[in-house]
Order: sequence, then structure tokens, then C-alpha cells
Amino acid sequence: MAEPLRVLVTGAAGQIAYSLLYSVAKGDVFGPNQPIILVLLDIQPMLGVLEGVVMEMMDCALPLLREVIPSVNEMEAFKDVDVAMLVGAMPRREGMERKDLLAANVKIFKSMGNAIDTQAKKNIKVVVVGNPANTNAYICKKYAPSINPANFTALTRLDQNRAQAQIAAKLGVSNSSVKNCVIWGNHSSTQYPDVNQAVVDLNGKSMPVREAVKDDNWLNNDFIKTVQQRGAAVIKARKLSSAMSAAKAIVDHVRDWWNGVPDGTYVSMAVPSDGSYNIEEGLIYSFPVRTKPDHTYEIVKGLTINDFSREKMDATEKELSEEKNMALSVCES
Ligand SMILES: NC(=O)C1=CN([C@@H]2O[C@H](COP(=O)(O)OP(=O)(O)OC[C@H]3O[C@@H](n4cnc5c(N)ncnc54)[C@H](O)[C@@H]3O)[C@@H](O)[C@H]2O)C=CC1
Ligand SMILES: O=C([O-])CC(=O)C(=O)O
Repeated sequence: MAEPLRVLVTGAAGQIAYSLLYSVAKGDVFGPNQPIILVLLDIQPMLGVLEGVVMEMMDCALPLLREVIPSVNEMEAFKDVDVAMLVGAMPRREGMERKDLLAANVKIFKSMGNAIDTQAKKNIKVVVVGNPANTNAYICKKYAPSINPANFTALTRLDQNRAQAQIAAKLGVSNSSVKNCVIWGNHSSTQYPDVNQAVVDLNGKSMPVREAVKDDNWLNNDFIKTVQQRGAAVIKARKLSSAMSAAKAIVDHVRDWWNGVPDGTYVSMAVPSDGSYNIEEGLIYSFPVRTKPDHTYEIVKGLTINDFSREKMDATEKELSEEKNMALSVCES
């Protein structure tokens, strides 16, 4: 069997982690032959809850789980980490936008960037989940200059899954029949869910989603708004933000990054822009990416962008650029 991977989950006493940890520990991300050591980081006041989570992880008696290490010490927790799932941050409540969390959360990611820079393995893979996820990932990357910037990503897979599920429900097909829905930009209400490249398997035949749905008005209006506002709708209903679906999306994101996706398909991840599609370089912007079995990815280039898409891609870029400037001034103050 392979050497154990050291996987860190922050916010480990919180609600997303409670759905995430079992899935990671039983092999849904790294596969059935990869043992793991789980490091669970939270803050001092949550230590009691964290200890309960550790007991439960132990009581699952999972074959791949070699060790569970609770921690409230950031520097210790990041030591030699291979993969970090950065969930720990304040969630929003009803009526807030995710960027309203910026002042409260962004300093957490500055401090984690420092810990990654000095403690983690140099090829660490990071997914930021805590909101505002893209901008927190930008700050984390900035404060870890010794790590390849491409190793910092933020989660927009939940948005992709939401888009895919809306299309599948509209067409009455299984979720797995729908492929290549793209999320552009920020994990916020300006994100642009784009089905122009998406395809669906219908009666054994692959066809463009637009052709199958035959309702451009729905695709260009209600569909986009539903995906953009889904997080807020869940908060309104549950009085808590999405947790089960967020955990599932983290599993999907890291599994596909680690293992690669089949030829001809791609997934959405917020990654540092390399200037593709004229998006400001360095911003953590959600693009379609092709992941590969060597744990790397490339942004899918050359997709046709019409005027409708361009306007929406630019609007979400503008928001990210503004968030970046606000975050930098918070971190420098
Ligand atoms: N990107 C995405 O798709 C999604 C992002 N989120 C975001 O994920 C974050 C976590 O959500 P929940 O688990 O529901 O929140 P929660 O409040 O249930 O748990 C957050 C946990 O993080 C811990 N924490 C706070 N500061 C920390 C620090 N410096 N180091 C380590 N742990 C720390 C808290 O003590 C708490 O246990 C929120 O910011 C939420 O908005 C939620 C859903 C989807
Ligand atoms: O909406 C929120 O605040 C939580 C989140 O990011 C989501 O569910 O997409």
C-alpha cells in the first residue's frame, strides 16, 4: 500500500466538516488504496467539539484511516500537509452577501498562507471553501510565495453541481447525463453559469444542452438566477448555509484534481488566472479546467464566448478585482 497522505481539514468542528470527514476518510477522494492521516484544525473554543468528532472518526473503524490528529495550533497543523481543505471561516446569514464576510474572514487566510509557506509540503494542494472563497484563496496564495500559485484553488464545484442538477431536472435525465456546464468567475451572486458548451446524453445520443432544453429564455434568465442565488435560498430555508452539498462538492473538486477527468470533459475550479479569456492575471477566477492524473490541471482554452457571456464574465471579474483590493487593504492594515 502507498504511504499515507496527510490531509488537513480546517473548520473541522463545523457543519461542512461533519459531512466531509467521513467521505474523505473512507476513500471517496483519494481512492480505496490510499491510506490517510487526517489533521483536524479548529479554534481553541471548539476543542471540546473537535474531540467529539475525533471519537466518532475513530468509531467508524475505517480501513484507510491511519490516524486522526486534532489541533488548535495552526503552525503545527500545517506541518508536512499534502492536501488542505480550508473550510474554517465564518458562514453568512440571511440577507448577507458572501463578500460581507471579507473583513471577518480574510485575515484567517493570510495567517494560513503564512503557515502553508513555512510548514506544508512544497507541492501541497489547497482548496479554499470559507467565504468569500475566491478572494480568501487569493490572499492565501499571496502569503505563501514559496508555493506554486497553481496549487491554490477555490471551490465553485457546488455551483457547477447546482447547474448540472437544474438542467438534469428540467430534462428529466440523470445528473450524470449532463456534462461540461461551466461556472465563470466568483463564487458569488455575480457568477456566470454557462451552458453554451454543455452536452447531455439523451436516448444514447449526445446533444448540446441548448438544443435539448429548447428554452433559451429559461436558460438565459431563471436558470442563471437560480444557480446564482441557490446558496441564499438554502440559508433562507435552513437558517444555516449549505453543508451536505458543500461537502459533496469538496469531495468532487479534490477527487477530480487528484485523479483527472476523462478526455473531452472538464470541470469548474476557481484557479489563478493566467490571462485566459482576458481575465486579470492572478485573480482566483472560476474557469473550466481539464484535470490530469498527475494532480495538475490546465485551463480549457479557446471556447467560443458570445457577447452575452462576455458581459457576464466581465461583471464577475470586476467584482473579484474590487474584492481583491478590499482584501489587500484589510491584510495590510
Ligand atoms: N465555497 C462554497 O461553495 C461554500 C462555502 N461555504 C463557506 O464555508 C465556511 C464554513 O461553513 P460551515 O462549516 O457551515 O460553518 P460553521 O460555522 O459550521 O463551521 C466553521 C468552523 O470553522 C471554525 N473556524 C473559524 N475560524 C477558524 C480558524 N481560524 N481556523 C480553523 N477553524 C476555524 C469555527 O470554529 C467552526 O467550527 C463558511 O465561510 C461558509 O460560508 C459554505 C458552503 C459552500
Ligand atoms: O451561500 C453561502 O453563504 C454558502 C455558500 O457559499 C453556498 O451555499 O454556495
